[in-house]
Amino acid sequence: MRKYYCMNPIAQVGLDNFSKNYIKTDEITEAEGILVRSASMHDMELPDGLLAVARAGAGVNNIPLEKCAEKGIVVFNTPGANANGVKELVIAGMLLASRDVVSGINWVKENQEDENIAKDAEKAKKKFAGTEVMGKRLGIIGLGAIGVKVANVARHLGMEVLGYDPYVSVDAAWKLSRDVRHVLDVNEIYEQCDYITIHVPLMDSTKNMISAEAISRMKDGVILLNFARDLLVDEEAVLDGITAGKIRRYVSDFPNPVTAGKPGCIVIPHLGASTEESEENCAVMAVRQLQEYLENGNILHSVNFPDCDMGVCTAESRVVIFHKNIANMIAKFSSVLGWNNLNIANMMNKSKGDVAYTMVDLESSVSGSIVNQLKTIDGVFRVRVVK
Ligand SMILES: NC(=O)C1=CN([C@@H]2O[C@H](COP(=O)(O)OP(=O)(O)OC[C@H]3O[C@@H](n4cnc5c(N)ncnc54)[C@H](O)[C@@H]3O)[C@@H](O)[C@H]2O)C=CC1
Ligand SMILES: O=C(O)C(=O)COP(=O)(O)O
Repeated sequence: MRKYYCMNPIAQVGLDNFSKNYIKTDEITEAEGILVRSASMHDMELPDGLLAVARAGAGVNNIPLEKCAEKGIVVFNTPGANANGVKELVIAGMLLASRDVVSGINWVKENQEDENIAKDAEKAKKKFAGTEVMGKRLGIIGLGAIGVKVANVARHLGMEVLGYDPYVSVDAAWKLSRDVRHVLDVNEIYEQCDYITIHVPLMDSTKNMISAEAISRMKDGVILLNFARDLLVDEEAVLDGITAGKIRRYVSDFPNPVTAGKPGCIVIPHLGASTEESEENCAVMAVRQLQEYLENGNILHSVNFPDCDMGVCTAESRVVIFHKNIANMIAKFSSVLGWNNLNIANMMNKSKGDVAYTMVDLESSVSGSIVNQLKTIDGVFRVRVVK
């Protein structure tokens, strides 16, 4: 029986994809697989028997990716599975920032005992008047699963759309409306747009990318939307920008003491992916990827190892090796197997950055001693007998 542990509640529809050989455990040290959403794994000890972590969602800044790679723990995410949920909330955020719906609703609540509320509302409403999005210019930073969807909807709302993404994938480019202007310098977005929305992952290279300097370049009265991660934005500089009238509104999906309850900030409690559909899509994808890896050693949508798929093993055994992406590793593996008289039926090697993954199907079974010989090769992180 294989055991998995859930660090956050995971949609049952997804968990139902596990075959009857799987059981949920409350004891993390027993788990071969972990399912997680936003819970932080940075300070936890990774159990020795842990083989994989599946993030039911997109952002993996809550997971120690390098530490996992060095231990041969595969980390998956579920690209695009919650993108529609986020897109819809970004559009809602854009409208909430344009029309003062939030203050208007609060006014109604505050005046609920007023018998003349209908008449008084007609007088009060001028305080809550807003602007329309049609004809305005929207800048999108990050044209991935979410950015592309936001861009395409914004075009349908009659907005002019500028997109910036130096690493845009071919797949994303295919999906992007041809009316979106692809800019090569992010400053064009800062300097020309009425609305700016950011959809990049949080990494060392993107932390604080919306800096005080970036804000200083923006148009007066800009509306800034952040449904990606709070640390991407210098939020103290945002508050200064709001006070100075530079920023009209800051919409964020990430409450923290800097922005919660502050004038000009519309802060949502991280609801971007909290829809039935997104939660189910992510859970189904995460469980399928995890199960495929645990059973066959095949990797799809990993963020710390290369994708690698040899299908179902029809040979006698399958061994997978996690190792550094350095010269001569395959030669060393085949020498060990050759000395031990093991014939390779099929093999595959893929690399990603500094790490690599080798799958080997063999015509006879592998002993513990052979596994140990493979493990002692310099540069090997982990050896796993899948079959
Ligand atoms: N609020 C919420 O509930 C959710 C938030 N997110 C956040 O949104 C982020 C984006 O999600 P997806 O679109 O699904 O990811 P994605 O991986 O499909 O797209 C990210 C895009 O950012 C681009 N990028 C990376 N560095 C960049 C840079 N320096 N400048 C411009 N573009 C850059 C990449 O090339 C890629 O196209 C996630 O990493 C996560 O942090 C994602 C899902 C839900
Ligand atoms: O997928 C992401 O990156 C998200 O931010 C969604 O987070 P959640 O799964 O709702 O905790």
